[in-house]
Amino acid sequence: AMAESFMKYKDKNQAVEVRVQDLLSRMTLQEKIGQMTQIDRSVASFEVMKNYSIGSTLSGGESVPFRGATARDWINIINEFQEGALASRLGIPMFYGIDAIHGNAIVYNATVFPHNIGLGAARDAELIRKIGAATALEVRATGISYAFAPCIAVCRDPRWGRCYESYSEDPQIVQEMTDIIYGLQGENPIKGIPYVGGRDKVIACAKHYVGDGGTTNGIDESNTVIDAAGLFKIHMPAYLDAINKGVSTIMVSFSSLNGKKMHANRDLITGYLKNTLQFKGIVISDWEGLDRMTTPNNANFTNSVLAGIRAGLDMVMLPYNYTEFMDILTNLVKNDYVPMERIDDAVRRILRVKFIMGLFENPMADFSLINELGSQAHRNLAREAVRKSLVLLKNGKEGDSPLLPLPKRTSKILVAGTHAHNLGYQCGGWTISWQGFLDNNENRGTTILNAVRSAVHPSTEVVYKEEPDKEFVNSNNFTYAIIVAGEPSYAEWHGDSQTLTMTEPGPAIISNVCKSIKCVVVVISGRPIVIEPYMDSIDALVAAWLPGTEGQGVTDMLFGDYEFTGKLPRTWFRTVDQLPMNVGDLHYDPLFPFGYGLTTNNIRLS
Ligand SMILES: O=[N+]([O-])c1ccc(O[C@@H]2O[C@@H](CO)[C@H](O)[C@H](S[C@@H]3O[C@H](CO)[C@@H](O)[C@H](O)[C@H]3O)[C@@H]2O)cc1
Repeated sequence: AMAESFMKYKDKNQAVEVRVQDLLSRMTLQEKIGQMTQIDRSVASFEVMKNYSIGSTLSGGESVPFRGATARDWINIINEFQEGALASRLGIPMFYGIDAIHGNAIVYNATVFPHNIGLGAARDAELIRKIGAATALEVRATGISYAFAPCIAVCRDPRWGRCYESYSEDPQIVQEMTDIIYGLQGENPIKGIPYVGGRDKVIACAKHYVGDGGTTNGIDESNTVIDAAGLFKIHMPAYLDAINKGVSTIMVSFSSLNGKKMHANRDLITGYLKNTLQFKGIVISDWEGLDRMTTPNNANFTNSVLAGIRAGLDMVMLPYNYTEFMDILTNLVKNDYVPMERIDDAVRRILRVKFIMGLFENPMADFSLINELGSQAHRNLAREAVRKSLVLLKNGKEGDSPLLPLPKRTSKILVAGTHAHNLGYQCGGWTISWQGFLDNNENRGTTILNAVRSAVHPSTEVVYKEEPDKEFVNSNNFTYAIIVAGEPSYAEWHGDSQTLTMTEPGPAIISNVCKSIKCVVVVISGRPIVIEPYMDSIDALVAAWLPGTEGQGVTDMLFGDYEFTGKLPRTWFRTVDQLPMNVGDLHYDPLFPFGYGLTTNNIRLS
């Protein structure tokens, strides 16, 4: 008992800062650097965690233990790593991170919510808090306690492959959507101080600091050229909200700001974030963020480590070369290139979050939350989010009566298009795996076709033909057609596009069908895409973004069970050569402006 009480850091009745200081004072340099190290699960093990006192492990976008791993599988694997951490000399528990950016979507059978662009169209802070809370439960259901979310990028050019991870081109909408942090972490009792409220809440991560959404021509990981006024008006505001709401970690961007790599930007990381804004949580690098400081990657790792740590990085998402990192940083400290107080600042922040979240008291995951994964309650919430995310852009040609809401009871209807029956496409990237998945048996969910089948009256015949030609359309007397088209799934630079065209043969399908019968086109995309050439032949047009597993949210709107409320969170361009073009620009000639949205009787929502 004496030994226990003497070790203040183990006493949960001690103040957090007392526990932090007590534990820090006991740590060797190697243990401190171990805490600053985050490794991918593929290189983690009981032994590695024990021997190196590793601070954190993660799943990168590709890193699932095996296809179809269940919540129990995840828990058993992660608990093994935790046992290793607890077996280290000081027994400092680790936390495990994953990209739960639209639900815990890399995990099989998780509820997949609409991607951020759809939530930006919904503009509903209460809804997004609930989504955060549901996501926290589905993350904890798998034994994970850290979500690399929310991305608070302000995407200023839809040619960026990560534009769907951004709530809006308007910084104010992004600021409002930081309320998801209250759902993920719980509401912080003291404004501006990091907080994680217990075992059904997770550490959140505001990312990617700063200006990730402003790169030239939307090229991923490249350079954002902007003056201080523009930076603080567009890309910085949501970080102040996130810090105020208690976000516990901030991830630094791969991109550069006016030619300087953000991972080496001491003025903005230490000077502004830590000293001016008094951020008290963890600044974490992005994946191989140090390696990617140089061209080619890892060209001068020692220098990258020196630049990153001196800039103010507290934890490094290596994720593989941890011994190289630890050796280099140890030598940099021993040779006075990196002062010990920089190391202590980093470790203090890491320990602070671990004590605040109760990790020392509850390091092991249990099976109590496994039924939260993909629960019906969460799927209902996701379906509501889909409904609120849809934006009605056209309903009836000039002089025609509105086409929507569609009648559920009629003789025969056509469902067509590349995206009508493809769960992978409707979930988008960061689902099951990094780039998303392609067909319908990789996860549990409802495609739009299946949603139509369950929405219509039993007497209505639903005919599905992915790519109907004119003869097919004219040889059936369909009352109307639902065409679902858009983009393939993508993530990061794989989604960078200079053309933003609809996946073939979407345009041909629209032409074959809409020139013969009444058609509503539902666009599944991570951003606005080229649509103007088809506008004249389309009767009704709905932007559905990347709705996720609950496709019934789309049919709820098409058949009029609910009224449209969604509004464009970003400008819908006419042609790509107008880009970048954002609300407020001097030259602003969009097909549909920022904020545009109709109700079914063609009343404008804003
Ligand atoms: O095939 N290759 O050789 C290869 C190489 C590099 C890759 O790069 C890697 O691919 C992804 C999947 O492994 C990783 O997740 C990251 S992305 C980064 O990861 C964080 C954690 O997942 C997220 O929170 C951030 O928001 C995101 O910017 C990296 O870009 C992928 C494949």
